[in-house]
Amino acid sequence: MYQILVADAISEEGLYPLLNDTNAEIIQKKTDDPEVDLSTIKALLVRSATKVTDELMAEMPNLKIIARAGVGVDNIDVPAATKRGIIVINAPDGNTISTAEHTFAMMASLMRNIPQAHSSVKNLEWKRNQYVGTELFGKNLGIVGMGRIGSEIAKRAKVFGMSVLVFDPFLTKERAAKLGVESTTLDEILQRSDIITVHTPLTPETKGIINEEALKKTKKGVRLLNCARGGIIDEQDLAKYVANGHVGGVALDVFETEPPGEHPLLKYDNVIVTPHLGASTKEAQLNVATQVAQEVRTYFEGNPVSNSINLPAISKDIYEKIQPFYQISKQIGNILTQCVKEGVHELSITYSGSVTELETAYLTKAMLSGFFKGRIDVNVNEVNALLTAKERGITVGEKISTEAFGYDNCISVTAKGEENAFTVRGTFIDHYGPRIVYLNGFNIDFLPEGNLLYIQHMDRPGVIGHVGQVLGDHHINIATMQVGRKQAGGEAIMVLAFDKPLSENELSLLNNLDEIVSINPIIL
Ligand SMILES: NC(=O)c1ccc[n+]([C@@H]2O[C@H](COP(=O)([O-])OP(=O)(O)OC[C@H]3O[C@@H](n4cnc5c(N)ncnc54)[C@H](O)[C@@H]3O)[C@@H](O)[C@H]2O)c1
Ligand SMILES: O=C(O)CC[C@@H](O)C(=O)O
Repeated sequence: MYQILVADAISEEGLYPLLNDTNAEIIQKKTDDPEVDLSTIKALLVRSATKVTDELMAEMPNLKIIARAGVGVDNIDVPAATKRGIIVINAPDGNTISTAEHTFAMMASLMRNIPQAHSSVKNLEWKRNQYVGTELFGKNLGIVGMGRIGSEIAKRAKVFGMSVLVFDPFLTKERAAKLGVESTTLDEILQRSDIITVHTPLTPETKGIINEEALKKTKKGVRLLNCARGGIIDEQDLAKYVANGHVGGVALDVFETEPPGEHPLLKYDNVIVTPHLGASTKEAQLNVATQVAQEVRTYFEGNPVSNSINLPAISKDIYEKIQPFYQISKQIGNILTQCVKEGVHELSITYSGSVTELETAYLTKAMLSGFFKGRIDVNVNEVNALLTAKERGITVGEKISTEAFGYDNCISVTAKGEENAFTVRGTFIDHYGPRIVYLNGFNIDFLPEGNLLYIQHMDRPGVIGHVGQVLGDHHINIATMQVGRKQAGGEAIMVLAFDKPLSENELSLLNNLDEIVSINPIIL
């Protein structure tokens, strides 16, 4: 018998797979309800209201699985759960359609002043001239983030006769062509769109992706929507641009702090809002509840789950043997995703040396989880890695080779984009640890950890001194520095490690040095 605590409002009908399980006892109460004995709970089901903190998990020593009936797991301390060996699962696609439809409803409402006109009529007014709207037909819609929800919005926008421009670093040309959208840069979207809607996860890269600098580039009168996560559009900067009349209208379903309370944007008539209702339909709630309920049941039946966010589905024994290679595979994937700025359509992995005796398929999945990290809202792990790559149109190839480049073992991964290919090779050396030994055509040797800076430069006397000078002037301590080159006087690279990431200003000063070809921070 296992006890399941359903702590948030989750569709009862969707819980059927668990209600139907004679081994399961369902308790529908808040986590702080004095009647709940947290110590005996084995599964916790939540939406976004319950904050699943490390402290809460500490009170639940028997907790095996946390299920989020929805996509975002921002209310769950996933690293803490992983550390405690608790599996976290979500329902990644059950509310896609509802959220896309809600975004579309917000867009239409915004263009036709529906909420404002509605309130006006309810106040016994009849101001037909005040609420003249704008058609969607023929307008340019810019979509930032072309995953599940972004793609559904694009389909609907095309039916409405809109031209769809999209920006998503993961989107390949083939997929864009299939969806009939124009894949372009963020700048183009800012400059050409009449309406911009964001559908990325909230990551360090996407936080404030639409900020003052971006707003400056938009058309006067542009409409902006955020039905993804608060903070993707910087709220303070947005308020400035609504106040000065540059932004013609805003629709928000999500806020940096929810509920937003007294918020500067709320006082404007052309800002329309909903209280995080994207997924609030009967259908979406039934879908997400059914998905997680089925997964929890599957887990307690001893079978692997398919939407696990944090844990590998292999035995502890194998896990221990494979662990060092697992880490380096993940780091290689993550280095690739931070270095390759274009859409990737192929990832080929070559294993050589002693690593070939292990379950390399598992390592391939670990590499993919590193590759997708920070890019998409679903944390990709070994369970869902291949499916995610397939969904994103990325071909994954794996082969075994005898060429280990002089190392006992070697994992080499090449990412192919539209224009370029980028290869990273790593190895694990006993008593020494993981090393990256090859980066984009250059032999090198560095520890893949912490705050790194990968610099491509010309091999000229003084270049290291110039870099050192800029960093020294800013009191930045270089923890380690490795250099690599192909031939004297030609192209070269250096990889530096710091105790903390460099600021935009420091990066730009380095980038402005004569000998520097490009700089690329890598945070692992
Ligand atoms: N309002 C709601 O109730 C509600 C409901 C469901 C999902 N959401 C949110 O909507 C968002 C999208 O969800 P989804 O299911 O489509 O996720 P998804 O993972 O399928 O898609 C996200 C897309 O964003 C892209 N992306 C990542 N970083 C980017 C960047 N820097 N620039 C441009 N694109 C980038 C990814 O490549 C991916 O294609 C998430 O933030 C999710 O939490 C909100
Ligand atoms: O209504 C909810 O549970 C929030 C849904 C949404 O933000 C998600 O991440 O799935």
